[in-house]
Amino acid sequence: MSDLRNYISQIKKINDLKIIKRKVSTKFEIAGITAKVDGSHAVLFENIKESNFHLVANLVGTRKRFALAMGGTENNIHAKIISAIKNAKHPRIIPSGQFLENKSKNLFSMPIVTHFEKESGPFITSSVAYAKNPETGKQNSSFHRMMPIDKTHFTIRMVEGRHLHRCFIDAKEHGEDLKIAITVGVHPAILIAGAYQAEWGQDEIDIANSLLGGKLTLTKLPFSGLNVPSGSEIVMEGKILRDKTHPEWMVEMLQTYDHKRSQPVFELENLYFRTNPIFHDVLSGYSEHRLLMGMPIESKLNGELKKAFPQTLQVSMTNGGCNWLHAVVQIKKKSDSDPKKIIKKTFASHRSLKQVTVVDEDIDPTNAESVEYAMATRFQADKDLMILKKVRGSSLDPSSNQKKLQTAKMGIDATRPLSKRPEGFELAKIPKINKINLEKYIK
Ligand SMILES: C/C(=C\C(=O)O)CCOP(=O)(O)O
Repeated sequence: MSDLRNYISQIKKINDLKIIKRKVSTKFEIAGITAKVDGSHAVLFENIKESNFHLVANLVGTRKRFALAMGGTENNIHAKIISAIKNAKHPRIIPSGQFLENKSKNLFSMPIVTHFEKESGPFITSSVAYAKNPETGKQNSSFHRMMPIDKTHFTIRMVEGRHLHRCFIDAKEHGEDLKIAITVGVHPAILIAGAYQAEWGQDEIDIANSLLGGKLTLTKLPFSGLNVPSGSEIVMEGKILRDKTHPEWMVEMLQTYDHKRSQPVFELENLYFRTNPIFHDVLSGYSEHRLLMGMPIESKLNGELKKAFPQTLQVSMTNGGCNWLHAVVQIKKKSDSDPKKIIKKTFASHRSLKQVTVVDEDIDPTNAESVEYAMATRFQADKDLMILKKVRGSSLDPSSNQKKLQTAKMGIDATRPLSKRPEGFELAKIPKINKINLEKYIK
């Protein structure tokens, strides 16, 4: 129940998967087809020109399939993630991972996709990396894109200060390479947990196990000693070299090109895969990527804000803000000082945020027009605007100082001032309008 094949069977049953038998190329063609089905069904490519592997894309590209991956519905996504974080439980370890069925030393046996015209090369975009936290001895799991350099080397992009990067810096300071494992083609619950930024020392795989009802099992790898999901389609193990970097740049969640970065190099020791393996590709900046990265953080924001400020009704990471940079917080305001405190807390809970808008309970935080209406009618820039300068922001935003990771942030209090007459903000209603049937009046 806890591997990619189980999930593929589930979405097949509800007619949410299309199988493509026509021969396709990893060079732009798979990316083009995935972009065209964005927002609708998943696709399974069974005939790939450059590889014998099958490839699935747009796997959890809708809220419906995202929720299904956690055994939930579109309405309880936040609750499911928050509960899984609270009830995280370590998976059982078993000796026999199915991925041990086949072995290779050539990473080009995988159908690694070239997505966009100006990227530095093809990228694996669904790769989850596992490493040992040097302080707690527990494992960490997190998403990292990887670009092949040759048969046994990849670049691996690590955001500075994030947990895998901290593990790598620690190894480097001790004059060592960092042993890691990487999986591609796992149950999407593992991806959802891998995208969540848990506390330092908490293993995201325990959250995945909770999302999977305690049914996840792990298998220990011979070279790294790390434990990875037993049902993974593809597993790589090796080390991130302490003294080697290589240039790379790719399209990010914002659908723009990242700048050229020198990133560390991963050296492959073993590549394992199941018989008839299924590779998973995530198209950067499109729905699946935005849902996978944005939803766990949106859930975290909902959990933390509602706990600290019970007047919070809902937090939405907006589509226009790439589901990463902008949030709207809907509250039932008790005091005029609430919004500014809430803005500060929201920024503190997700440091990549650049804009936070607070609105009243009659404004839909997921609807950009409704939020703009609140700004037009309830906001005065000289007192309701909060500007933070030169603070840590997202590495993704091209308008910021990406070298120093510094940005300006804006908090907007678009709530009704309690001191003003309430009728001034009330949406006017026409009595008995629902009883009027236009057909009786206009023939
Ligand atoms: C969401 C990120 C990358 C991507 O999937 O494109 C990582 C960005 O992290 P920041 O902390 O906002 O730099």
